[in-house]
Amino acid sequence: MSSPPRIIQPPLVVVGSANADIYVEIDRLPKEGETLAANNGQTLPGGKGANQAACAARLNYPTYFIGQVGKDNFANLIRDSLQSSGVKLDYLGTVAGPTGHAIVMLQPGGNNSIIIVGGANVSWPRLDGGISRLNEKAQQLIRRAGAVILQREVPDSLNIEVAKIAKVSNVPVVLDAGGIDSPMPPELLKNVTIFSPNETELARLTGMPTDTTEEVLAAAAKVQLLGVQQVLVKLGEKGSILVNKDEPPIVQPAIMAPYVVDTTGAGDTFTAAYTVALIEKQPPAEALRFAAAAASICVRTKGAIPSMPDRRAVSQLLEEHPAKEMKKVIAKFIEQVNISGSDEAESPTKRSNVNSPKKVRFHDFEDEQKEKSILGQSVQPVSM
Ligand SMILES: Nc1ncnc2c1ncn2[C@@H]1O[C@H](COP(=O)(O)OP(=O)(O)OP(=O)(O)O)[C@@H](O)[C@H]1O
Repeated sequence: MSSPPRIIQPPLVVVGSANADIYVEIDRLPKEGETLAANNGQTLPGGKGANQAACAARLNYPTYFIGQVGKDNFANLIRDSLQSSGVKLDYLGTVAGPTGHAIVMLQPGGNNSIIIVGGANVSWPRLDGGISRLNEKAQQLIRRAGAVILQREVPDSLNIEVAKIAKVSNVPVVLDAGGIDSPMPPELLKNVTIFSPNETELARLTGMPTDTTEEVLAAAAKVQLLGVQQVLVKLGEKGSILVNKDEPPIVQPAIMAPYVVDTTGAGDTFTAAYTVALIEKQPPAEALRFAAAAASICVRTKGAIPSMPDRRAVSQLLEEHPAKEMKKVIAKFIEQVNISGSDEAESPTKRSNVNSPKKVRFHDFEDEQKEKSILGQSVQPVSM
């Protein structure tokens, strides 16, 4: 009897930054010329690109990381961490100079001051006469990927180049807005499939408020005018909203963690897990739930990469929180949104002449077919 055909999964390709994050705990910042003793210190692997690649690989999805490290010991720290998470490092280059690193000065009361050394993350060769800085093999990898994830800690010109290569091959590109907060190049946005900011990043990009759900929807609609099909907004412990052109937005509340130790890397976990679910062809609402579960586990442990879950842990949490049991949470969310949305003022979403969403879909409940009113829009729970 012949064995069943092997299903080859198209790889996930993360292009981006790898950093050594040097944490120092201090009582206050040093004055000019002063030497200060720290209370504690620790160096951990990080960088949004490396975090996202590690997360996807831990979720047992074949994942490549395209990035650069320098010639120093930080490079070993990053290599070891990515390798032990299962990331394929065939396209991790080594260049002269330092590996990217961040000095994070943790002060009492949660105030952090951070200094970033871009190092290898920003020392990509310049695009010369239109000739790609990625070798042919790396370009081929992008063309055969199931999806590509980008962030903003490497030069925009590299991101644009990768997004364009992916787009002509119909490979979905997910751009996590996190990283350097310089103005977003329109050419980059035009070539991404899903743009994923948090509330602050969305507000900065659009110049619009993002305090209420209706404001988030209006700001996301503005981003869509710049050529992005889908906007996936991360709202911290409030959850996330996926705004897809011509379709009702989908809301996913956070799966609340019983205790929160450290939210570092929650956003990277969410982006990577959502993209993995997307390549696996999970419907968007299921993919959001999968991502929320992965991020919920991430906030329970200190650090970014060390706190990222494996597939088994995510499946277990999803079993503990079946979609139907989230009914109450979602009902509460609707209630909160209705409170925050003003009845007197015309909603910005309705005011804007952009392609504003008409309905908000809530993940999920076969038995709940009644529609509720939200923000003057119609909310339709969807059956999965
Ligand atoms: N306290 C929490 N409990 C459970 N889940 C959480 C909590 N905080 C965040 N999350 C989950 O993580 C997702 C992403 O978090 P967040 O919106 O803070 O991203 P971010 O601002 O990009 O994060 P960061 O830049 O710190 O990595 C949320 O949509 C939510 O699902």
